[in-house]
Order: sequence, then C-alpha cells, then structure tokens
Amino acid sequence: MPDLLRHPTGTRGKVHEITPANAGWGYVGFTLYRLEPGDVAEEATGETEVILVLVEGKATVQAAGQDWGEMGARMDVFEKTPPHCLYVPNGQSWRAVATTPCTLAVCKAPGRGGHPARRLGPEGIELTPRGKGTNTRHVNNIAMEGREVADSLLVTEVFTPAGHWSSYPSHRHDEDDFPRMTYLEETYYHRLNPAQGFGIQRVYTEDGALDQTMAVKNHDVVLVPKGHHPCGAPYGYEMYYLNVMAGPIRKWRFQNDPDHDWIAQRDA
Ligand SMILES: O=C(O)C[C@@H](O)[C@H](O)C(=O)CO
Repeated sequence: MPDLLRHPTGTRGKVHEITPANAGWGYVGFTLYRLEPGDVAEEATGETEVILVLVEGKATVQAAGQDWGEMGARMDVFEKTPPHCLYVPNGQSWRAVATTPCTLAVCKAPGRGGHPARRLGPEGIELTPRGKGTNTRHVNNIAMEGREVADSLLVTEVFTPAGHWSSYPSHRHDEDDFPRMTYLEETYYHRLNPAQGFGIQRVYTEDGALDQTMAVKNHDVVLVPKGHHPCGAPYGYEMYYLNVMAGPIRKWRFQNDPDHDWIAQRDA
C-alpha cells in the first residue's frame, strides 16, 4: 500500500503531483501549484480531463485555444466564497500566469472528449450546509453528480468548522456495484485555519486490513484508495479540503460503515 499521507515538497511551484502511477491506482490525479505573481504553470492534458480550481488568488488563464482572462477572486480559501474553476478536456493544453499569490489545484481523471472547455464557477456553486450538530459542515459542489460537465471527474470542496467532523458518519465507495455502490478513488487536499493547526483523517476498511489514522497539516494530501475516510477538526482549527474522485462510472454511490450508520439514520 503506497503512503496515504503526502506532504508538499516545497512552498513554491509544483508542490504536489499525485498520479495513478505513484498512488498505485487507476483514475485520479492531483497536482498543486503555489505561485507568486508572474510565476507560470502549464501542462498538456493528454489523456486526462482536468478541472483547474483557483483555490486562492488570481491568475490569467489560457486553455483549449481560448483566453479565459483573469480568474480567481477568493484571496484566502477560508473566505468560503465559491471558487473560480475551469474545465479543460483531454487532448488540450492550459497555461496560468499568477497575478497575485495563487494556489492552483489541478484535478485530473481520464477524459473521453465528451465535454467542452468551460467555466464551472463561481456561478452555479453555492455553499451548502450538510449534517447536524457538530457534524455540520459546508460544501461547495464544483462538479458533482447532477452537474454533467465532465467525463469522469467529481470535484467538491468542504469546510469543516473547528470542533466538527466531516465525511462522517464513515462511508466508503470502493466496489464497482452500481447502483448499490460505485468504485471511486479519492484525494483530499487539506488546509487548516489558523495554518499551524492539524486535523485528523482515518482511512480504514471494515475488516481492519487497512486502518491508518493521520494527523494532517496545512497543504497535506491524503489518498483514499478504499475504505472509510472520516475527518475531524480540533477545537480552534477550521478545516478545508478539496476532494477529487473518479472511477469507471461518474456516479457517487456510497455505503456507511454499519457500526456508525445509526447516526445517519437518527439525523435523517
Ligand atoms: O460529506 C462530507 O463531509 C464530504 C464527503 O462526502 C466527501 O466529499 C467524500 O468523502 C466523498 O466520498
């Protein structure tokens, strides 16, 4: 099993590059750039489709033969406003030039040329509460099922208030058995507010063969190849994460851990 907790390799430039090869799986890729004004990030999409997420800061973007102008408005991710995002199909290229300090996420999965390049936010993305009590969190759905804007990518942002849980009650989506469940690999790109904080993420299977509980810090990425994957934010520290999911079909069907499903039943 590859290391599930990936720390950033630096503080400027390309600081994460998760690929199917280094994650030991088949679908999801995730690259993160931290740019200063004037810094350039550019890639060819190849066989993958990508969603560029301006996590914070601004950049001018050219992609798929078009000039998309200056993108980005949220200068700090914890402003929680809807992000500016751009879908770029496979077989294209993109280039971003930072105009302010900028955190640019590149969410990747196999593309089949079924969708044109287009902006995905901020229009059409609305911060939505989910859960009850200290399980309340706030979700910006960027490209989830129901928004038919990609061939295989599912992308969402989640803000977990300090002292709350999210991706909870524990759930898994690791069997290709639609409509009961879908097989979806998943990455979590984590941020903490204040930045020196930590969060907790557990990745575990019901048989115990996989059971890792990780302290996640600002800018860490966690891989979820299978199993349940709840998160907790300690008192005093708000947590953000950006999820990328993909698998053989673009549907999100999960099952709760039977031990903890009573919480979902009670809160329904
Ligand atoms: O509900 C949440 O808190 C977020 C999760 O649904 C997260 O997007 C995920 O685990 C998807 O499977």
